Amino acid sequence: MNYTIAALPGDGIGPEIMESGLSLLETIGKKFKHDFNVTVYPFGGAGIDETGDPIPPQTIKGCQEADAILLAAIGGPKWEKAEKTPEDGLLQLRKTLGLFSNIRPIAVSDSIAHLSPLKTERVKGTDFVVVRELTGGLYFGQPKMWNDEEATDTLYYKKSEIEQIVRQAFDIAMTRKKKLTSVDKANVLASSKLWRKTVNEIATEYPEVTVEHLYVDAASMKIIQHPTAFDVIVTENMFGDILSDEASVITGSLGMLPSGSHSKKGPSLYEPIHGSAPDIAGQNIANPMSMILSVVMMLRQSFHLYEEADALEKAANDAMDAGFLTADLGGDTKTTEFTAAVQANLAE
Ligand SMILES: NC(=O)c1ccc[n+]([C@@H]2O[C@H](COP(=O)([O-])OP(=O)(O)OC[C@H]3O[C@@H](n4cnc5c(N)ncnc54)[C@H](O)[C@@H]3O)[C@@H](O)[C@H]2O)c1
Ligand SMILES: CC(C)[C@H](C(=O)O)[C@@H](O)C(=O)O
Ligand SMILES: [Mg+2]
Repeated sequence: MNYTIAALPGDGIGPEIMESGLSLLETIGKKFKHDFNVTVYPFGGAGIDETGDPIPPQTIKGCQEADAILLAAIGGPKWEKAEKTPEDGLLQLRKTLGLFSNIRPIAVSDSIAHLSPLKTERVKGTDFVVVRELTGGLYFGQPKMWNDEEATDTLYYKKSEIEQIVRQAFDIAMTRKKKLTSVDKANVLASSKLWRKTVNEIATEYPEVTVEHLYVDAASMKIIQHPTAFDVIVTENMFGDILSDEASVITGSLGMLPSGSHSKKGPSLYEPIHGSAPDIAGQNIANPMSMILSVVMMLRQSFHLYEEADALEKAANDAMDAGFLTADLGGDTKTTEFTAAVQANLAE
């Protein structure tokens, strides 16, 4: 089969981990006889440097026409003061493609449980997904700097926006352990009161799913205290951003976590949940697992290539089990050495 992929390496460690993901995708293509036609587009700070725009028109067009999109990471101090920043470009891409649903899986297999800074017995068996609303809330409000002393952001949700992400979360729960935790701040925020009411209404359509509501402050504690208690967490845009970075620590490192973003129709986008890590960029020490697992998610969810996804995931996990660990996990394996170890496993 033939698949068209738009690749956006972006900034900082982005190109380093994208190189890892794409070289492994090529190997999977050769091994299983698929044509993965990858086109690289300028995006983020790299887009600004190349064209003056973090999201040039050819990048949007390439993404819209692709079967799937792979993004590594964008941003960095160099572009912080740009009129349109890399982050503005990322939000525009999500909005333009209608990527309202961002799925961030957090899983700890027995063999990596000891890498977590939390106690092994506490994290063993952790397996949940954060379903993050991605095209609404504070990120897409009406920001305004009134003067040097005052600024406003607005948090707006339409019921239909809440319904579509909550339904998606219930559907995912139905394929898993049938437990849904909705996270909000309904003791304070009007948008959260609407969120909670909407979750309760939709819950009547899914009688098999157990629903719990947690306030975001308590949820952030419970995720660390008892991570195995969760199955599917659904939450609004900014809470999902924060809770998923927090949850990544359970796995040992932010550099482990992939994500998939989906729209009603059109290509899905797969990207690590972390950023461009300017503090370690250019040193060949970034953990490429987040990107490799993003490729695994793409193979599975967009292309339904299950055998291929399983093969790549196993090759990567086996490399970790064999002791190839990057610096974030306490090892000294370089990014390219880790990739080579995964390649070697695929060659067996
Ligand atoms: N989706 C994205 O592209 C995205 C996501 C988050 C942040 N950002 C941007 O990235 C830039 C840096 O932000 P930040 O420093 O707050 O967050 P970050 O996620 O880039 O880094 C946070 C910490 O995690 C480490 N880290 C992240 N990924 C790693 C990996 N794969 N391997 C090893 N260590 C890793 C970094 O070294 C750093 O210490 C900012 O411009 C921010 O806006 C982009
Ligand atoms: C870079 C930033 C705009 C982005 C977000 O907040 O969504 C990032 O933190 C993420 O999690 O993808
Ligand atoms: Mg984030």
